[in-house]
Amino acid sequence: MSARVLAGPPVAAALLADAAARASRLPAQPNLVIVSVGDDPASLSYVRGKSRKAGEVGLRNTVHALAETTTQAELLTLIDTLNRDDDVNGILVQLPLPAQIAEAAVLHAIDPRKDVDGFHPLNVGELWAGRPALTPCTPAGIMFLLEHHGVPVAGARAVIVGRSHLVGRPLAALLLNADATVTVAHSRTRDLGSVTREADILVAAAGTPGLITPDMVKPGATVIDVGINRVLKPDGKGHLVGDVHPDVAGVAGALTPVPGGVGPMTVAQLLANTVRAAELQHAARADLEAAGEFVR
Ligand SMILES: NC(=O)C1=CN([C@@H]2O[C@H](COP(=O)(O)OP(=O)(O)OC[C@H]3O[C@@H](n4cnc5c(N)ncnc54)[C@H](OP(=O)(O)O)[C@@H]3O)[C@@H](O)[C@H]2O)C=CC1
Ligand SMILES: Nc1nc(=O)c2c([nH]1)NC[C@@H]1CN(c3ccc(C(=O)N[C@@H](CCC(=O)O)C(=O)O)cc3)C=[N+]21
Repeated sequence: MSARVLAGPPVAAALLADAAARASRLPAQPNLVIVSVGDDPASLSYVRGKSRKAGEVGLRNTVHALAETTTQAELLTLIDTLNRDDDVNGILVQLPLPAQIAEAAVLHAIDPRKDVDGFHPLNVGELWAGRPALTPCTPAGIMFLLEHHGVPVAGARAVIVGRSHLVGRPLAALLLNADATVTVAHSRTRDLGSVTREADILVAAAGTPGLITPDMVKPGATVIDVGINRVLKPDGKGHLVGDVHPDVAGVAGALTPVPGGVGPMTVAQLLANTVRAAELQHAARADLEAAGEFVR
């Protein structure tokens, strides 16, 4: 028996169609600004992918590709300008940032209402309080994928391998909010296999190719492979592989491929978050105008 393949692109298309329809009901097309710093080819390629997809669904978008030597002060000045611009609905600063820039300072500076990554502490706090507003793209995309494929989450045992602010932690909050029993494992976890074997839903987000082997998976489990690792195969070409060993397909009940699994969901969710941010901003402005009339 081979695991059911949970393909990302068709589900991403459904999410994008909904986002595009909602965008068309707004007074102006939502506007996303993506900021990248430095010339890491992988980062620049993700940024181009996000921008291309935004264009495809009709969202306005701008990419600011800043030099590797950009200072923290320069980046904060740009963010301040974008925060003040009412025509900008979403701001994404691509991670990681070069060493001279403190990530936390930058993530704190983004207006939480424009924080389409959901990384601002206000949005992180709301997420853990069970009142999510703008939620991180990869975790939110994974939840949409599970729901779309009818994978039961409430009551399920979920194990996440990885505790980053980008993936592991926010996904733990979303799964908990959806009534799963959640365990978060990491590099200091003792006997990882004994933990992962408990999982009905196993999420691998470690960045280690082949980390999850068949003996670590409960037969029939749903396995979500978040890992994106570029490896050189014997044919001498670079390939994209996940954190899940290919043989896991013989044990799992369902499995997301890499590429073509979680990655496209991340991009679709970013654009859905941009539309959501624009909706919230327009609603807030309409409320203010209504209050203004009342005052006059
Ligand atoms: N598909 C997509 O859309 C996305 C994919 N990614 C990919 O997902 C992967 C994870 O990304 P990210 O969360 O940013 O990575 P980080 O490097 O920030 O975090 C990795 C986490 O995995 C843990 N870990 C690493 N190795 C092991 C191991 N051998 N056993 C157990 N735990 C381990 C680390 O533990 P510790 O905390 O103890 O160091 C850490 O918590 C990467 O491959 C990345 O490219 C990321 C974002 C989006
Ligand atoms: N502020 C910020 N927000 C992020 O969401 C963010 C980030 N920084 N830094 C880097 C990670 C990584 N990430 C991916 C997005 C899309 C694919 C994706 O589309 N992957 C395709 C393959 C793409 C390819 O072929 O290279 C797939 O899996 O099918 C992968 C990874 C978002 N991240």
